[in-house]
Amino acid sequence: MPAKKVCVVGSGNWGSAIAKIIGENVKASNRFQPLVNMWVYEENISGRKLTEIINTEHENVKYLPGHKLPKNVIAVADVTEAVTGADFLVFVIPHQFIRKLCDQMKPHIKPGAIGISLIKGIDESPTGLTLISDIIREKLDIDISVLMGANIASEVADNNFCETTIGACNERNGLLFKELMQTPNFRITVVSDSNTVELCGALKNIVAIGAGFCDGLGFGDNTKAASCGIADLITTCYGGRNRRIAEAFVTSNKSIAELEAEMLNGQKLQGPQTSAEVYKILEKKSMVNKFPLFVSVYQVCFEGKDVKCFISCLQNHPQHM
Ligand SMILES: NC(=O)c1ccc[n+]([C@@H]2O[C@H](COP(=O)([O-])OP(=O)(O)OC[C@H]3O[C@@H](n4cnc5c(N)ncnc54)[C@H](O)[C@@H]3O)[C@@H](O)[C@H]2O)c1
Ligand SMILES: O=P(O)(O)OC[C@H](O)CO
Repeated sequence: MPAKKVCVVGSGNWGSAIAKIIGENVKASNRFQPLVNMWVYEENISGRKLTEIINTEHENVKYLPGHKLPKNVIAVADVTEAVTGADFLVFVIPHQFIRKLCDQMKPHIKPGAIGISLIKGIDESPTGLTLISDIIREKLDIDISVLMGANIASEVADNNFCETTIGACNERNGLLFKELMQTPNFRITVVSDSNTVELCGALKNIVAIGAGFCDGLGFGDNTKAASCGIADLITTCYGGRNRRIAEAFVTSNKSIAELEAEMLNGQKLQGPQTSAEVYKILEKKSMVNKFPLFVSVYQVCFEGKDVKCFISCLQNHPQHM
């Protein structure tokens, strides 16, 4: 097999952390080309271009400060240049930007290229819910796997042990991406049920907002755990950005948008927007009453509902009736 060329489409907190892993892994394997393009949404940082900073200092000083990227990770501002010739495409951007970016990339995708989405989110469509992987598949006409797990980017970049799951309709492609991204401390399981993997990764962000509300309101661990489940939920409800901002929302009198801008330095929350997309779908399907957690997170984030009512929404869960 000729050496495969890899492009990481995205360079935020998670994008940079996964580029660090991929850069190291391709150096150690002759199955991949030694240079990895990383598409960067260009920004000006104190008078310098972010791409220039990354390519000279090998650090994404805005989105993953304090971690050196391997020198073979090349920041590229033009997405069409970044993806040209790539055999493996790793999508890792906030989900609200995916449609536009795919449209820009489309004429430049190499025939036979395959992709993997690390994006946690969903989109809402006239027929209901659309997975981000479906958007990429439809727009670019490529096979697409997903990778989701309890993976807070800074901890992965610190090389702390964690696990993650690749959901792959095409097992062979899932295994190729495992080879690209697995390390001794980033352990990957490949499963065939890609849709479930992706949905869990997306929906946990709404639950994390609920967990942050619980913390901000001063409730104890039992209350918070009432909305918590397995690995990624636990991680996101203790260590994630969604939880942190939601707690600050309760204690600060500022809006979620203000807090996102103040506290995240350009990083993007996925929970509030996902709650809005899920809410629209539930409304269309007359299922609003069946999902009080998702609905109350949406109402607090977007309809001005007092967060102090959050627990009373949960007290009326249909399962409790
Ligand atoms: N950060 C984590 O710990 C983590 C872990 C697992 C999964 N994820 C998921 O990974 C995905 C990407 O998140 P992230 O943490 O890498 O990003 P981020 O939230 O840290 O950064 C936001 C990114 O969006 C880019 N951006 C801003 N405006 C843009 C525009 N108009 N068009 C395109 N890009 C624009 C910024 O340059 C930046 O790279 C999300 O779906 C997130 O849920 C994040
Ligand atoms: O920081 P959050 O809340 O976006 O969560 C990050 C990861 O998804 C946790 O697995």
